[in-house]
Amino acid sequence: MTLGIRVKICGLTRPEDVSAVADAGAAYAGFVFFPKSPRNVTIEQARHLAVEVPVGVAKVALVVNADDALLDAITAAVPLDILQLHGSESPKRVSEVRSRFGLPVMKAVGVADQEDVAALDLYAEVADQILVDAKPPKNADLPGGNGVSFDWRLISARRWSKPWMLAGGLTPDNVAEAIALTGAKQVDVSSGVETAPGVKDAGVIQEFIQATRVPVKL
Ligand SMILES: O=C(O)c1ccccc1N[C@@H]1O[C@H](COP(=O)(O)O)[C@@H](O)[C@H]1O
Repeated sequence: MTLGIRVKICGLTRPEDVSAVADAGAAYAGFVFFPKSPRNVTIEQARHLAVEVPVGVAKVALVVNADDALLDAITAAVPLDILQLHGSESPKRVSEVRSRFGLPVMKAVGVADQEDVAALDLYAEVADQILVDAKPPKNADLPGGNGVSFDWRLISARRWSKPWMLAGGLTPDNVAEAIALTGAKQVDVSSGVETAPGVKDAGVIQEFIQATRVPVKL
């Protein structure tokens, strides 16, 4: 018997990425709406990709400090299940987005030290899920998707009142250890399943999901 870890593969840009994610058994497929990212998709591209995502795989739109106009445009055109807020959105903004767009909101919080862990409690009160990611390196262009991890021991004894997901520098080689140390039941990966920034690899996606299938001793 194995633990049923739910996996999100983020930053899909091509139809073959959607097929790879579905074939490998991921629970979430993520699309990035952030022009600075090598994984950025236009609303039109995302719409074409999202309609190919099979029922049972949740479609996630990742945005960074998006205003209502951008969220209006995305949600009007793309069939979505979750909005992922990956910027410096305040708890108040998270609540506003939830009520205005009627979709569950996952708020990403960057962690580097104990103080950041405290911020997770605030967001757990207002978001539907929290995404515990590594804080981006200084001078990074992106607030996420940098392939860096944080010290997982910082959250090893922590639990929140809402579902949560672990992210940041996960790969097929380290994801089992990350799950064992943190107790995560959901994990999110982007650069760790790529051959180059923005280019997903179907084989590595398979390996990643296989590596999350941690055997349970009965
Ligand atoms: O992937 C991106 O390009 C990205 C851009 C802006 C904000 C977040 C982004 N990615 C998210 O970052 C984490 C960790 O990614 P990685 O596995 O370390 O590459 C994950 O949630 C991505 O969805």
